[in-house]
Amino acid sequence: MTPILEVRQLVKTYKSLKAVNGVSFSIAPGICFGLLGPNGAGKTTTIEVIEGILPPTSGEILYQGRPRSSEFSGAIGIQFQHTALLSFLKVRETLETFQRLYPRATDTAELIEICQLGEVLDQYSDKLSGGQRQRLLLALALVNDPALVFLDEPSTGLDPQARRNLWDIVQQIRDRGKTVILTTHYMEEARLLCDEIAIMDRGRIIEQGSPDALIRTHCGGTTVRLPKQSLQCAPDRLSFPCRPVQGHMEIETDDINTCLRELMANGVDLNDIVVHSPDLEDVFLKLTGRRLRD
Ligand SMILES: Nc1ncnc2c1ncn2[C@@H]1O[C@H](COP(=O)(O)OP(=O)(O)OP(=O)(O)O)[C@@H](O)[C@H]1O
Repeated sequence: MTPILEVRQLVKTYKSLKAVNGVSFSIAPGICFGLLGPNGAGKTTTIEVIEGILPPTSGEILYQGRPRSSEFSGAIGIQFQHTALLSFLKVRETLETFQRLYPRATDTAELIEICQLGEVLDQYSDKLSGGQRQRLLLALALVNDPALVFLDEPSTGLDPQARRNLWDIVQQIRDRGKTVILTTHYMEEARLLCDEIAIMDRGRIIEQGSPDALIRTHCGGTTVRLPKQSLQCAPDRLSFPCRPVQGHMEIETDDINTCLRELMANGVDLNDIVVHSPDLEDVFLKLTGRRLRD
């Protein structure tokens, strides 16, 4: 199947800084693709070049197998990190104003339903909560019924409830057959929403794949941490390697059920243990030696 988007050896330089330094990836239609990386990794620059907002220094961008034409801007929807909304327009008027800009527009009722805007239609757009504002910006990104939707840090600044709400909406957009490209520095967001991610650091893609595959490839099994004194047998009597780490004992296992049964049989109170399943933060740490959010 032809990728909906293909990026080849993209470079974007600001004076001596290579903000994007030879980035290549391709995206199959209908998936949610994430660029995950810390602040300054080059995620926003990458998508702004793809969107056509910034010119590339070099590299190639293909949409449906061909260089982007003048129709590209009509086929995409963009939710910006910062968009100035017109404060004298209510939500409904804002939607209608944007709809009039396009020859083909998504039905208003559908936009309102997907983006859960029913209760704020008569509110002025500068009087919205952070979550409501993000949902309106998302609706504006969908107004032209785009095939490809760009979301730049869609949940930054939202409280946990509003973030979950937004994630539901992004999943719905993808379920309606649209291709979504999002940037994020939240690993939970990338794990939950993305079928595939490219991990960016310092202008480069350092790894790419499905979140689960990346975790499987780069991280061991689940880690169980227990206080030293809680084990009532010698650690080498266990069938799992159990080693001292920073004043605790640590076990890494692919078989958590057997491991926990064995610990209980050896007197360990499960209330005292901490179980950690590897996540994308661990992948980033393994690859770079740094945390995603330093
Ligand atoms: N207009 C500009 N002029 C000069 N440098 C820039 C410009 N825009 C971005 N940069 C630099 O390019 C690098 C990549 O920035 P970019 O915004 O793409 O990163 P990001 O991964 O999206 O980070 P964030 O999550 O903070 O938005 C950073 O070092 C940034 O300071």
